[in-house]
Amino acid sequence: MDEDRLIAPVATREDDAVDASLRPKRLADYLGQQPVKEQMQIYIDAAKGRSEALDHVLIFGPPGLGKTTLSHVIANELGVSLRVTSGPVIERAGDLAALLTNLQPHDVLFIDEIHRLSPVVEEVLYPAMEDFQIDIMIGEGPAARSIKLDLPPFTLVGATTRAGLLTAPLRDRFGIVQRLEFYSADELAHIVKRSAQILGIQCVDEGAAEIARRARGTPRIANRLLRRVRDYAQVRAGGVINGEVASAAMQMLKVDPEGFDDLDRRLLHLIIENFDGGPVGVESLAAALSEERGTLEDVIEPYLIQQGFLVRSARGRMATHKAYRHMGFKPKSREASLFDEESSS
Ligand SMILES: Nc1ncnc2c1ncn2[C@@H]1O[C@H](COP(=O)(O)OP(=O)(O)OP(=O)(O)O)[C@@H](O)[C@H]1O
Ligand SMILES: [Mg+2]
Repeated sequence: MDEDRLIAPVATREDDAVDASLRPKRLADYLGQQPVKEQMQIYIDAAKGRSEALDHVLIFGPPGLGKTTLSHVIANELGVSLRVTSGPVIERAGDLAALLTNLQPHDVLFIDEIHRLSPVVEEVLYPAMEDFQIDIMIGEGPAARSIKLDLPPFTLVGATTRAGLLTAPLRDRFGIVQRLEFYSADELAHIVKRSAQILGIQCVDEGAAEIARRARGTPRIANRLLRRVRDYAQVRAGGVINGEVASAAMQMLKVDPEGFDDLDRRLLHLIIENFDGGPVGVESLAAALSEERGTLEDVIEPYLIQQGFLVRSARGRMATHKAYRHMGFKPKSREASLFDEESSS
């Protein structure tokens, strides 16, 4: 996928560098996601009140919505240490055993991209999660024997972009499952203002609102747009971000009023022009766009679907009325309008 895509929800190296300073550390600073926050506050308080480890937590949602951030917040609120790793990094069962046996009681182990654990490693995780025990092999050949090790009670926090990617046995072992939703423009405006304050950027309400509106419901994109708009404001507008400056900057950056970039527009254009509005299979779309199917499904589609530009049916993807209008086409088929939220209600 294009590394330079300004509104890609996937983290760039520059994002990672500033993430540390912008990442909220407490639940109170974790803006939006109200239902998730409310529930987590209760679970955390209850676990602390009983002096127990928090139940295992699975967090899922599209890239950049705050899964990693939430795992840090959970550990901070619990007042315990956080160990961070990820599915593809844990190659052997022994790697996981080493991580687990080094935890202190009630610590949080965060496994990012948990759907990418190898089956062998996953097997080790089951008894660890359920009974705080692992079986490890000592020695080799005929002398090899398996011994049981007790683990300190700990909390596993797993993150994945789609819950459907997890095996059923793994999913079942999480007592708490949280799904992150796209943020509203209001929530994102708050996040932009908070980030501007931390980074020492002058950004008035209208400027924050303008950035928020085009950030695809995603805090990571909001923060990235803020940095690019700041550059523009610094060189062209004396450093202050107001609505006009933000709007002009984003026009220069080719981020349209819906927050779509070239790739989103190419996708919608393709479905409308080349596939007659759909339905068209995801494989055909991926091939035509030279993108990976996973990128299309995890990164590009979710926001277009949530905003009602695209529908996912058993027969494939279809462009809605809203998509036709946004792309400057006249809505064509009656079928597309069946799926159009605005005209069906
Ligand atoms: N609720 C929030 N309030 C304020 N800022 C947030 C919130 N959620 C995320 N952010 C900001 O967005 C950035 C990206 O979030 P994060 O890295 O947690 O996303 P993610 O879901 O883990 O993404 P990925 O799937 O790519 O790992 C964070 O560095 C943080 O600054
Ligand atoms: Mg993450």
